[in-house]
This record gives sequence, structure tokens and C-alpha cells, in this order.
Amino acid sequence: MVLDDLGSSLRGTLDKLQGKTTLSEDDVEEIVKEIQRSLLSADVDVDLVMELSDSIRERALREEPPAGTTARDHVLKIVYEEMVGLVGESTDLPLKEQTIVLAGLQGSGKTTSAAKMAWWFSKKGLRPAVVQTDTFRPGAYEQAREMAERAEVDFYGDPDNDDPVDIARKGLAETEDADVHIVDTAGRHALEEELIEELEEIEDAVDPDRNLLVLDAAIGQGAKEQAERFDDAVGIDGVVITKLDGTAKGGGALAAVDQTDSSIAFLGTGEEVGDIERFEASGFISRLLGMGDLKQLSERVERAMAETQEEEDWDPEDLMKGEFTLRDMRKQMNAMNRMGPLDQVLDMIPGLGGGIKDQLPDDAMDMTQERLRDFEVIMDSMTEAELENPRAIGQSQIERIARGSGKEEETVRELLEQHKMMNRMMKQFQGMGDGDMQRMMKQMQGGGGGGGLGGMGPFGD
Ligand SMILES: Nc1nc2c(ncn2[C@@H]2O[C@H](COP(=O)(O)OP(=O)(O)OP(=O)(O)O)[C@@H](O)[C@H]2O)c(=O)[nH]1
Repeated sequence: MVLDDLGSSLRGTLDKLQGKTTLSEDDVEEIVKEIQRSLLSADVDVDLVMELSDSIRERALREEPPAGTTARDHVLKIVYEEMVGLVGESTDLPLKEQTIVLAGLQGSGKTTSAAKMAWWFSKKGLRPAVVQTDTFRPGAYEQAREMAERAEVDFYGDPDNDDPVDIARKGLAETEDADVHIVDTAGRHALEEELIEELEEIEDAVDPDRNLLVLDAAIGQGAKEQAERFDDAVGIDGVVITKLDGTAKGGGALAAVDQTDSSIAFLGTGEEVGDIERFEASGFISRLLGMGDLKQLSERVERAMAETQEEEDWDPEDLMKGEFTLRDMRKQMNAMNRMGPLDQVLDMIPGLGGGIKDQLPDDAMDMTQERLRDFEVIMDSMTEAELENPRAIGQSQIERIARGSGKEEETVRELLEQHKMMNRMMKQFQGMGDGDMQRMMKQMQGGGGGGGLGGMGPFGD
């Protein structure tokens, strides 16, 4: 995500506090300045940034770090807590029957978000329907219909009816078998009376459980005014921030959340129906501050490692030294698999950005369950010597292993290729010297015991 790059200087400032047990006013001021810089460049409203700075300043100087906590961890914890206060928890959306109306200006991403949300609810086992009431924009009907089809959800719209309220009413009746109704409304280029009136009428007709305001992540100062108007008209319960995959930073939408005293419900991260994430405060904050998704990563890493360590007596530290064997690879694959897809894990490593990911072959990301199972079966047919020294495996062994495992020779070769690739990757990491990357990789492989992300403050606890 784009938000990743912002906080390297913040990290630098925090690193300077390493080893200190108390904070001076100057220390706190420097940190506050860096946070302000990160947030302002992520488009967060100035007033919000100032309020946040005051609370951080006040708490960092007043509160004593608990025994055993470094000044750095202490201040990180305060920053984190204050940021959670700012962005809030995600909008409460019970997984049950409900009607949701989407409001927003033209092009903010309502139609796309309607289909994405329907897709999301369907993955949660519900039966959603999209009701398309946009009679204003030519093409909206067709776009909504196609997207609902791709999301494989029920759909109602009527290109021959120019009364949105009538469409909304009929839509709910026609899709009564569905349990979640998502009503997409028309947008306008700007806030206009007509738009607000239409929305109010639709709201009256469908009596929704939630009204969500859809905002483009690129929205800046306009967020507050828009939020206020929509909130006055229908009451806004939550915000959907779209296009976070683009160049926008997303912080502008926080003003809307603050203005409407609501919360963020979903994040849109692309144009496909699956490109949606339920909002999660800690991840969003880590990204706003450019610090990677520390909390989530540390939790995943710890969980995966605990399981791996339980399974076998295996010292992952060895990975950073000697030869990377097939046996190591099997452990690695299992651990990765528990943490989630490799590309997502890499996304969460602070400071890594897209860099290293782009250098990896596509195959590295393709660690599906099925592939993993095939590889496991194949490895079961190998001898101890082959597992220790896969380089020595020749054609005749490949044939034997394929026969023994009941898999194609091609799959055996793929496994060997995958090993070679991972071996190269490990060598690269081994050669990276000190710094976050090597520490992180060690942690990912389980080194360092129960401390999680060592030196990364409250997120690792
Ligand atoms: N990259 C990216 N594009 C998005 C996202 N959400 C929406 N879009 C694109 O933004 C454009 C506008 O989205 P729509 O869903 O049509 O917007 P709308 O709010 O329904 O517009 P109106 O119906 O005219 O009010 C489309 O080209 C979408 O594909 C997103 O999360 N990421």
C-alpha cells in the first residue's frame, strides 16, 4: 500500500530512543513533529493532527513508563493508543439480515463498493442482494449488474424506470430472499439539493439499518463538508474509503469519521469485487504512520511459530547460517502457510514497501494449500540424503520419487525449482546485514523466542 513509505523518519526518531529509560521534552517534541509530518502528508485534517499531538505530548511527559519498559516502547504505546482513539474501531456490522444504503458523490466508488460488500457478505455465508437505484448516470445500471454478476450475488435494477425511490422499493420486494440488502444510490458531481432530497426519499422508503458514506481516499479538505451534509440528511453510521490502492493516502477520510462521529467500515483496494477489506484500526494506523502492519504481523508470526515449534524440535536460527535443505523448506512452507500468503506477509513488514516483493518471482507467492500438499507427499518419498542434499537429485531419482509419490515428474521438478528459489532468497536475506529485514526474517522463522517482534514496542507484546 502507498501509505507504507511515510514513516521511515518516524522509525528513525524512535530508534534514537533505544536504550533510554526516560523521555525529555525535546525527545517528545521530535516524535510529535514526525507524527505530524506523517499524518499531514497522509492528508489527515490539521485540527485532528493538532488535537492528537497535544494528547501525545501530555501523556508522554506525564505518564511514567511501567517498570521494565523502555522509553521508546512507552511512547510507541501512547502514540498507538491515541491513534486508535482517532481512527476508532470499525463500524459494527452484525452478520445478519440488514439493509445498507450507500451514499456519496459521483465517482467515489459506490457502485463498485456495493458489489464488493455484497461479495464480502456472501463470503461470510449470507445471501446479499444489490439494489441499483442510480437513474442519473447512464451506464450505472449496466455496471452494477455486471459487478453483481461477478460477485455472484442477487441483483435488482430497472433501466426503464426513472424513479429511484420506486426502484428501491421494488428492489427490496423483488430480492426478498436475500438477507443483506445493499442499496446503491446516485451521485452528483457536487453536493446538490437534488442529490440530498433523493437520498432522503430513498432512506424513507427502505428504512435502512446503516447508511454508509463512500469516500475516495484522495479526498482532502472536502471530506468534512460532505460528511456534514450527508449526516444532517440521513445520518451516517460509517465510512467506506475507496481507492486505497491508488496514489492517495486515505487520511482525509478521517475528518469525515470525526465529523459524523462514526467509524470506518470497509476499505476498497482495487477494481475487482474481491478488492475489499474490513477496516481494522491497528493495521490502518500502522500504515498511516508508515510502520507496516506491526500488530497483525506480530500476532501472525507468533501464532505460526508457536505451532511450528510445538511440532518439532527445530532450530530456525540455523536457517540464517548454513545450507537451506528441503527439510528447512518444508518447515518454512508450513510456517508461511499458517501466516497467510507470502505477499501479504511481506506487505506487513515495516519499511519493506514493494521493493523486495517486486524482485521475487511470481512463483514465490504461489504457495497454495494444494501445492503445499503435493510437495509434502513428494518429500515423503525422498530419502534422508535427498532431503539433506536436493542438489544431488538427478533424473533417475526424480522418476523414482514421482512413482513413489504418485505425482508427476513435473511437480517433483517444480518442488526442486522452488527449493532453489527459496535457497537464493535465504542467501539474499542472510547477506543483508543488520537492520529490520534480517531481524524480521529471523523472527518469521521463529528465532528470538516468545518476544515477538523484538524491539518493536507494544505491537510485539
Ligand atoms: N483502483 C480502484 N478503483 C476503484 C475503487 N473503487 C472504485 N473504483 C473505480 O472508481 C470509478 C468510480 O467508481 P463507481 O463505483 O462507478 O463510482 P460511483 O460512486 O458508483 O459513481 P456514480 O454512480 O456515478 O455516483 C470506477 O472506475 C471504479 O472502477 C478502488 O477501491 N480502487
